[in-house]
Amino acid sequence: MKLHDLLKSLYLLGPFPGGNPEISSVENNHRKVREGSLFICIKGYTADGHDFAPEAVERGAVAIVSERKLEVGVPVVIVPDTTRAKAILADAFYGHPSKQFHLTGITGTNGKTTTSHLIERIFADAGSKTGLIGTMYTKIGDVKLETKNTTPESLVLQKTFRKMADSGVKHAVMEVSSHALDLGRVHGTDFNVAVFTNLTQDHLDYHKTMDRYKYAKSLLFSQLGNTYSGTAPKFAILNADDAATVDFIRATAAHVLTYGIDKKADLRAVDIVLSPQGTAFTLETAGRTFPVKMKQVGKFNVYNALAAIGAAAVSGISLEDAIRSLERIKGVAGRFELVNAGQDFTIIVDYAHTPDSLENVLATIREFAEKDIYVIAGCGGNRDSAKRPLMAKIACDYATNPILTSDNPRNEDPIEILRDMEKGVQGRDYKVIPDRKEAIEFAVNEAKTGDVILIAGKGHETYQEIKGIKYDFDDRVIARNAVLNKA
Ligand SMILES: CC(=O)N[C@H]1[C@@H](OP(=O)(O)OP(=O)(O)OC[C@H]2O[C@@H](n3ccc(=O)[nH]c3=O)[C@H](O)[C@@H]2O)O[C@H](CO)[C@@H](O)[C@@H]1O[C@H](C)C(=O)N[C@@H](C)C(=O)N[C@H](CCC(=O)O)C(=O)O
Ligand SMILES: Nc1ncnc2c1ncn2[C@@H]1O[C@H](COP(=O)(O)OP(=O)(O)OP(=O)(O)O)[C@@H](O)[C@H]1O
Ligand SMILES: N[C@H](CCC[C@H](N)C(=O)O)C(=O)O
Ligand SMILES: [Mg+2]
Repeated sequence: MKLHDLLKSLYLLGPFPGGNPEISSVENNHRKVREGSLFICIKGYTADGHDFAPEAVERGAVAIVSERKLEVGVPVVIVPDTTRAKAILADAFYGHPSKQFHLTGITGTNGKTTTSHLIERIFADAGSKTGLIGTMYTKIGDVKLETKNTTPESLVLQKTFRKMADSGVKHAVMEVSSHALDLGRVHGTDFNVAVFTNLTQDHLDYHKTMDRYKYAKSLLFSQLGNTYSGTAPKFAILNADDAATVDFIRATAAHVLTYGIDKKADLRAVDIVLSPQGTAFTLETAGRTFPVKMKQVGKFNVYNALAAIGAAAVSGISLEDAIRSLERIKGVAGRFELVNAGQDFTIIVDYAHTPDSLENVLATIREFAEKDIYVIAGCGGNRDSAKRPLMAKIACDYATNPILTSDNPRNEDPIEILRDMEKGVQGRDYKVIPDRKEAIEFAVNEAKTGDVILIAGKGHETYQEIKGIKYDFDDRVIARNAVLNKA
């Protein structure tokens, strides 16, 4: 593609810079630049891409997009915001791929990964080739690719969309994090359906206030488009029981479908019966009722199921088919995942790493537990420190045997993180075991017949990140080995 053709997508007011080279790739990391690349300079949190423009040209960049004047011997396009320009150029360079399939985006503090997997399964069962982008991986059909972020930055995202379109994906589902919305990673992406799960405290290190966090989430709905814009109608699927939904309804011009349990909603679950083996409820919608019996455990999973049914229903899948698919799903890795190595107590590994998710999971366990509840909980380093005392308090409020430990300390001192947690549990009865493996082994060795151990926070993760290094670490493997080694 010629530079000038690509630049048309930016609707620049001034003249194009001299020279109209062929653009072979668009890059924002100078190390990926090759002959014919367009290099976009991004001022990030830790580095300034403008500093790498000369090296990018040495490596073969034939044009630069910049926020300021640069003398580097190739055409330089100046724009007010290179991050925004990058998303628009990425969409144009890869041929507007998100318009070539049906795309559902999911935002919310908790439940994005779970709900995206439910929706993907419903579409796959309906016979479509599917794509999925999220915390655990990117998936195109059955092929899994590694991901760095829950929502990739715009160049990676649009390139992934291109691969999906080229491989015949008909329905794609992706998690849209609040960071991604705030950093414009999904500008230029054409969503058909946008789903909201819930809003509770997390990521205040980044957003600073809950209002700004909510505003970031609202962007998915305000940017969705009109009731009929682009290639198809647009739908917002919103949780009626969450206070933020009122704001999101006002923010969106798309069709709105609500779901919920406590408040009136277009899709409502009533007569919920929880059990350790699964959950049954009746779906009420438009004067009709449907029985649902799923294997997922806990009231919070009823919300995820309703959101998935809503997303499927507005995308042409019958309620009966959506429910049938949901009922077949066994579970999502690392979400309320049972570890069974022949022990006579229950071990659950769960990705609860926010106050709300930890409370939901522990409340669910409390519903059924007849004996002691051990919880092993930690908090990640370089992340919202305000959630630390809250999570420790929840651990102590719900478990008989709370054990505070490390999650991914990243670049923080694990002991300092634990001190922050302990501020929430002064005078309470708990144990601190900073080494996560030792904490798991301790609980397994102590547990008696009928007890429950919840290992919270890392779910599917197969590493522990300490000072920039990722060490092999899998809660499920460690728990299993601890059981096998138990005297
Ligand atoms: C705060 C944040 O989101 N930061 C993202 C941002 O990094 P940054 O601003 O620090 O980038 P930088 O390192 O300063 O580099 C600036 C520019 O210089 C370029 N550069 C830099 C160095 C060099 O040698 N050459 C070069 O060209 C870089 O390619 C970049 O274009 O841009 C990077 C690349 O696009 C992202 O990977 C990075 O995410 C980091 C890894 C991150 O941890 N983000 C988390 C907070 C996040 O986004 N989390 C959410 C979800 C959480 C949830 O699920 O709840 C997510 O979506 O994953
Ligand atoms: N609808 C829900 N409401 C509250 N908590 C939930 C809900 N669904 C799942 N959870 C809890 O939150 C944890 C994380 O779930 P999930 O991975 O689906 O969320 P996520 O939004 O993708 O998280 P992340 O932002 O880290 O990617 C689960 O392990 C469970 O404990
Ligand atoms: N997407 C979340 C995941 C947190 C998982 C937890 N294990 C931690 O490391 O804090 C984040 O990056 O904040
Ligand atoms: Mg996720």
